[in-house]
Order: sequence, then structure tokens, then C-alpha cells
Amino acid sequence: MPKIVAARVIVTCPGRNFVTLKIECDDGTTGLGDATLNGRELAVAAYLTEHVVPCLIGRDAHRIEDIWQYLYKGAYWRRGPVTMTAIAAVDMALWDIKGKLAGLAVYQLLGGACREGAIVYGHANGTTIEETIEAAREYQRQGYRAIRLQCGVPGMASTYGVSKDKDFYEPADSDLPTENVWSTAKYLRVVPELFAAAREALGWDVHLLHDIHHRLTPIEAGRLGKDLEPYRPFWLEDATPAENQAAFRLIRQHTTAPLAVGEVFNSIWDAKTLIEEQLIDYIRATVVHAGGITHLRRIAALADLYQVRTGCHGATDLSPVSMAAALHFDLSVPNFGIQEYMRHTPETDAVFPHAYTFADGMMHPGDAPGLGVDIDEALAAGYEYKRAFLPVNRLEDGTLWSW
Ligand SMILES: O=C(O)[C@@H](O)[C@@H](O)[C@H](O)[C@H](O)CO
Ligand SMILES: [Mg+2]
Repeated sequence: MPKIVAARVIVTCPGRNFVTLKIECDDGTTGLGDATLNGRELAVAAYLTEHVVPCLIGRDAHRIEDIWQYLYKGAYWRRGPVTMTAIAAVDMALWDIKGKLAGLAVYQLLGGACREGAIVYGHANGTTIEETIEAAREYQRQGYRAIRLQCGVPGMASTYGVSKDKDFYEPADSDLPTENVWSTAKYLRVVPELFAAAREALGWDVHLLHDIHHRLTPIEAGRLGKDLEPYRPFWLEDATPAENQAAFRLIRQHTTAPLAVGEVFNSIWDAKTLIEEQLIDYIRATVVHAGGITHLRRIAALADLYQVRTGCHGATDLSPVSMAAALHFDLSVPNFGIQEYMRHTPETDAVFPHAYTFADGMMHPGDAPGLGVDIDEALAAGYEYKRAFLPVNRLEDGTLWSW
């Protein structure tokens, strides 16, 4: 049996922080897992170093499920983003090792391919509707079949999803949280205009998505969904904060606009009601924040019973290790929906050489044994950790609001 003899946490910051777990077996085989939790990176690094790694040494690396159960039930304090991100990193690394030892790409171990590739969506954004549509046209030129649209809100200095850099979006932008100002009324006026103009300019053969990013109440989300129905959105994401899963019943009563939620979820329990009552159409839980491939497959299997499809989160704060693992998952699940793909910077790609590819609006993990991703530790060592917080949001009267 491949015995775990070492496990190291590597923190690097090629433009943004990433936390990577590298597990090593007695025969020299190594596996990688992403452990990045944007704005809380060192919490996960410490959890791994202090509370997980000592328990891994000497274990059989093939026993993925047993180790998962050990780290989940054995923690006593179950669930939560830090714990489940740490478990996810171990899980990804063990699947990577198992694939390398079997000489198979991980998707082959998960039952093989259910499709030729995973359709992905890119992020078109701009300070104005015109700028956003121009950015969307560039994504169409690059072959994307699905595009997320986020534009500035007249009268607001900033808003979620509109970045200074057209190609790379990184919201964790300062040593202490940036404070943004938000107006739901102003926002609700511009999004229908954005979608009307986008359908006019881009046509109907492209999927158009939008991320509300937790900022509306359920009835406001119902109103926006109704306003956008004529433009056939592929989904409205994070329409309202989802701690109260039942809140989505109210949105469903008012609109047939498809709903996606779950990038902040860390276990199946966060989504159980949403899935069983078909309150959503896509589940966004990710391989890095929801306990790894092992747990994400459980969530997808439950979702499949209720015709809910996957739509995994894939922002730049999920490392190429996550993207690789997500694509193996995407290829293998029967109820795959779509994969988010925010391209990483060249610096990040150099630190994490990978086998996955993009072509014709789809991605494929490649057939290298394991996950097909590596870490250049010498290069990674050159990028010092730099604390960075996600922003906070306040209403115009100063009330703290969801960012
Ligand atoms: O759907 C998305 O990609 C966003 O919700 C993310 O960019 C999110 O804001 C970041 O991952 C937070 O770190
Ligand atoms: Mg989102």
C-alpha cells in the first residue's frame, strides 16, 4: 500500500494568494490539493498544518473515503468553510495519487467521461453597458458559448464583478477590507437594460448569465427574474443569501428564470432543501470549498435525483489545482451543467503547470495520470504571502450589506 510519509502546505502569491497541500507517499508518488479560501488563506493553512497533517502520516493513501470520514467526523466540529476546504485539499491530493498509481486520469477513476468536454463561461464586464457588450463580443470571438455579464451601476462608484483589469478579476484587493457602497434600486434599473442590449447585440445563440452576488431580498430577486425572463438568462446566481434555503420558495413563485447558488456552500447540508424542493436549477458548490471530489460527487448524485445540474464555481481565487480537479469531476458526472472559468494570470499558470485545455468554448482536463497539474515549488517560493481581504458592502445609509 502507498503509505503517506509527508504532507506540506505551500503558500504562494503570484498576484494573489494560493494555498496548496502536497502529500508524499513512501514510493515517492505525490499528490496536490487546493486549499485556498479567499481572504482566509492562513486559517486553512494552519488547520492543515496543525490539525490534519499529523493525522495523515502513516496512513494508506488509497483509503480516500476512510480518510475523508476520519477528517470530517473526527473533527467533532463538523462543516464550515475552513474545515471543509482543508478536507477538500486532502481529498484532491489523494485522488491525484490514486490516478498516478493507476496510470489513469482521475475522471477515468470516477466512471469515465460522460461528455467530450465541459462547456465553460467567461466573465464579460465593464463600467457601462456598451463596454460590457464589447467585452462579451471578445469572448464570443474566443469561442465561448456562454458569457456572464456584469456591468457598472450609474451613480455607484463600484459594483461586484466589474474589474479594472479586463482580463483578470481579483476582488481581494487590499490589506484591510475595501468598503463599497450599494444601491439595490439603482442596480435593479440597469440589469434589464443590460440584458436587452446584450440580446440585441449578441443574438440568441449564446448563453447569458448574471451573478447577483447575494444582494437582493427574495421578492426583489423575483422581480429581477421576471424582468429578465424575455431575455432568457441561462441563470441568475446567488439571487439572495442562501442560509435560509426556504427563501428560494418565494423567488420560485414569481419567476421561471433559472437559479444557481452554492459557491459559498461547504457541505450537502447547505443545499439539501434547495435540491429536494427543486428551488434551484444549478448547484455551484466547488471541489475546493465543499470537501473535495468525494463530497462533491455526493452533492451531484443528490442533485441528479431532482434534475438539478452542476455549475461549479471557478473564479481566479480557486487555483489551477482546483480547476483541474473540477474538470475531472465535470467530465464524469451525468448531470453536469456548466463550469465557470476565470482564466488565471500567466504568473499563476507558470507556478501551476497543467494539462487542461480550452477549445471551442469547452474545456478538458487532459489524460495525464492523476489530476494533470503540478506546482513549481522554486517559482512558488518567490511569491511571498500578502494578506488581502475581500471587500465589504454598505447601503447608501451606511447599513452593512452582503458583498
Ligand atoms: O461567481 C463568481 O465567480 C463570484 O461569486 C466570485 O468571483 C466570488 O466573488 C469570489 O470567488 C470570492 O472570492
Ligand atoms: Mg458568484
